[in-house]
Amino acid sequence: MQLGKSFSVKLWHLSILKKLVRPPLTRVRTQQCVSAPTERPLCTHGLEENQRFYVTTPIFYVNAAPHIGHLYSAVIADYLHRYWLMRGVQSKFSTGTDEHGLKIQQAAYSAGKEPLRFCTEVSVQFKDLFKKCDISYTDYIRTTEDRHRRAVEHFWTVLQDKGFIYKGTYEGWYSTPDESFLTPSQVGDRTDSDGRTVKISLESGHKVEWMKEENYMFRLSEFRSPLQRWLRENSEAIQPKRFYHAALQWLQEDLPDLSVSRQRSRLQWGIPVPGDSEQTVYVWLDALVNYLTVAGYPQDCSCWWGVAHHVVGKDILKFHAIYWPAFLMAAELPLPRKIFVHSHWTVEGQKMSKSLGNVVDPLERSQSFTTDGLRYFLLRQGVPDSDCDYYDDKAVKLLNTELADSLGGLLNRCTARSLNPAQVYPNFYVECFPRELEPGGAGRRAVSEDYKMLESVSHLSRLVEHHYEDLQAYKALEAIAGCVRQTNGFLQRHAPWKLDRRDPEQQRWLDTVLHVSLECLRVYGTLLQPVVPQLADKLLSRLGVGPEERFWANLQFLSSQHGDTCPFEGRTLGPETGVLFSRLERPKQSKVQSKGQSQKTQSKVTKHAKTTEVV
Ligand SMILES: Nc1ncnc2c1ncn2[C@@H]1O[C@H](COP(=O)(O)OP(=O)(O)OP(=O)(O)O)[C@@H](O)[C@H]1O
Repeated sequence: MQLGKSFSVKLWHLSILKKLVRPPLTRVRTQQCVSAPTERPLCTHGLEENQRFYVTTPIFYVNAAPHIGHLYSAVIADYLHRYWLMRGVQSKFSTGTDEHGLKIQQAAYSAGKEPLRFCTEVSVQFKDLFKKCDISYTDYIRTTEDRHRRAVEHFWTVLQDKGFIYKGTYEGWYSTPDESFLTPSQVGDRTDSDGRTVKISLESGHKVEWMKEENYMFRLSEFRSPLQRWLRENSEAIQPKRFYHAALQWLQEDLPDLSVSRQRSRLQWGIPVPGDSEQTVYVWLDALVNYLTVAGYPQDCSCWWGVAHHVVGKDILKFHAIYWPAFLMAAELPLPRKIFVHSHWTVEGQKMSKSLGNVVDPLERSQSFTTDGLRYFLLRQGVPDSDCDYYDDKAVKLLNTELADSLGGLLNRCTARSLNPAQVYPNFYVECFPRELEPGGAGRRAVSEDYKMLESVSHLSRLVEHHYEDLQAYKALEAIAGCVRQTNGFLQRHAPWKLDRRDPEQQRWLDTVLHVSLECLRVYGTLLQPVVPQLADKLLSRLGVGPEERFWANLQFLSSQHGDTCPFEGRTLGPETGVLFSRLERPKQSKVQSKGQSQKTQSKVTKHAKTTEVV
């Protein structure tokens, strides 16, 4: 490498890094109406940056049908997208499929299909799953599309023109099944069936061989310090924190230049290197550029690109936290605002994976548990910091307790005709439940525990907002479930069904108890919309809350107690009286599929080399 080049990169970096790295998205309070999540978002350049949000899932490799882990990434991105729409922010949400590479090429041929047809069939399975599970993406990208090829070619040319790509000879360990070059520390010894010692990839277990190949290299080594500086100056750039520290740790080690092409004689199913038909663009460089393609690259993509947030599994952290920012720095493009990392769903302690075949079918589970049931379970039980073992029983227990009994039971009780024959949102009588718990207030029926409940509910939206934005949906849902329990306790404590409606004083207290309970339910329904959209819609419709009254800005709680007008008081409840969430039986077909039976996909494909050290 030329010394001058390296020096100029550092100078360039110092001067523009500040420009590229933007402060985190700040919260906005706006009352404006937003488009439905499924509508294509417009980009209004005039809007402030904090009024735009662009979230992506990884694009999924089409070597087999989707499993619960893929849906989990998609549900996380979906709830973030829906949440920001509720905040009045313009949001774009992309997902899709990664369709190039040797494994796809081989699988297609062994299935007797054209690679594109093979890819289309699997891509459609992902798309169908996402539609059925209410993943409200605004863009679905396939890396075999022309718009993507144009973006990759342009991106490559920019990197090459700026001197960051050079032709070199790679020599080292290579795993053909993984399509991956490995450093000596990623290689170990194993004894094969003939008693011979062979070299294997420590991560995948596949055999590796020493190989020498001429291909294109990216000057990754020049970006070690810029990457360190970026991370140090942006301690929130990768969340949760343990993954941020893992990325910094990787940067302590050597960062060799990266091979970014393969000889076309070995890999034809991919985008040819511009100007060199003998080489194919490395599948990871190809795949990562999808985020730019969706943003409009190579045309002006500044509207969305500056506000990008990636949701990724921890298996692909290195590609997103090291390679991708380095490519972007080299192309002088802004870096992602945030990389949200989540851990894995495991089966008996082992990562659920297409290659291992130990998968749980998300379509089947969405039918057994309902779409919202499955979404709720994934977000309530999935902890981004740590892996989580999947069991059907765990899902059934959780959903029966929290959605059927606790939330559904609460709605049922306080909208029952026996308690509320007029089927209206009853009035609130402040003398029964004054704002302050003053000793001896005449007519006051509320007790100190009721005030504690009100306090919890009035702080709930701030708490949920904080957890949703930090990718800690499980904490948000835990807080909501806790408040639902408190509200059930409130109802139980005052047993409105025992009050005598002929006595005006008791009727006023009954109305007040119901009003407070419905107000709580309205808050829970509104906050739950990003996670369980159908269930929340059912709940809010039953309460008579209109579509334009379901935004974050409509979360004022118990206005009547504060002397403000409550728009809901006296309003007729919605006519739909059905069960909110039916109790579940344990699904009959609840076994995790074994390798042989796992995929409806055309043929079995071994693990794709996109994985890296799992932190
Ligand atoms: N077990 C899992 N738990 C959570 N997310 C997962 C899981 N498996 C895959 N994902 C999500 O899918 C992304 C990568 O998907 P990929 O297509 O490589 O799936 P895979 O099952 O790991 O495939 P393979 O076994 O072929 O490597 C991950 O980064 C993550 O976002």
